[in-house]
Amino acid sequence: MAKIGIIGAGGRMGRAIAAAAADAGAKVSGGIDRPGTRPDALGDVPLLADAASLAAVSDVMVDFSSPAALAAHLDAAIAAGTPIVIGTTGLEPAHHALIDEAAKSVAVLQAFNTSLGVNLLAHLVRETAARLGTDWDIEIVEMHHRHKVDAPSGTGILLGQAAATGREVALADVAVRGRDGITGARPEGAIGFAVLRGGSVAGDHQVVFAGEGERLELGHRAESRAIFARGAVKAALWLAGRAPGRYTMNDVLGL
Ligand SMILES: NC(=O)C1=CN([C@@H]2O[C@H](COP(=O)(O)OP(=O)(O)OC[C@H]3O[C@@H](n4cnc5c(N)ncnc54)[C@H](OP(=O)(O)O)[C@@H]3O)[C@@H](O)[C@H]2O)C=CC1
Ligand SMILES: O=C(O)C1=N[C@H](C(=O)O)C[C@H](O)C1
Repeated sequence: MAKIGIIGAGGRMGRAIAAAAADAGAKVSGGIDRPGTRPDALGDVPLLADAASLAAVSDVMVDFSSPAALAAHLDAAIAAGTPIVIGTTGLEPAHHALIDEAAKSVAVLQAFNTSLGVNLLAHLVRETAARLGTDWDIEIVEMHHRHKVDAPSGTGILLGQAAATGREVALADVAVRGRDGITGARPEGAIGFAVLRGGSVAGDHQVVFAGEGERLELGHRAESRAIFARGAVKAALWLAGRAPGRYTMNDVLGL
């Protein structure tokens, strides 16, 4: 079975992925965190010096760390020819451009959410948005634990993109990312985002289609981050040995 290298090994997701890999009988080649911040090992996972060292000993890497480090991680994947799963959120258009470029020479799977439920939900949201007119207002509500540093969540954006695709519009043209003060009435066709942070919530997402006199709500609740970790391991094992290209969880899950 493919050896998995974990970028962000000491983080909440890194540790969950090591546990999920063990449950799946997959081998973890090692991990990295921010350079200079960790001891030699985390349990059974040896910590290496940098992404290049990790890529050299791995058949595939999973990156759940920080957008700031993405470029270095992609460079290491390209140099070693080691496929990489990117689960990090908070990505800007420039990061997506880097991923597109890297995918010309190595297999890259980028997923804002690696769970089966959320990826199926995205299909349902796209289909619903396509069938309902713009007189149905779309609002996306998400809640996460108090430690989360980016907003809206990557999954919220994924669901917003699904809704925008269903309506055949660009999300950037219709997104309303937060409201405060005298905002004026809601523009028809807007896709709104509302963000809650607190406690230990693993990840709740709700897409509300609000019509005149009725509301349709589609949602997903992660009961623990184990679902993301299982999906990440599944994606890594699927990606190892693949030809260069940019892949998604839809490819892995056959959705
Ligand atoms: N796609 C999905 O399904 C999911 C995605 N996520 C995303 O994964 C990311 C991580 O989440 P989470 O584990 O909760 O966050 P944590 O803060 O717990 O972990 C982040 C890890 O990344 C490490 N890190 C930070 N900067 C670098 C760097 N420059 N090089 C290498 N490692 C680095 C941190 O190391 P140090 O401690 O030394 O700073 C830490 O180990 C977030 O973007 C989150 O939104 C989370 C859950 C599911
Ligand atoms: O930071 C998290 O925890 C999560 N981040 C991802 C996101 O931003 O969508 C996925 C999941 O919701 C948990």
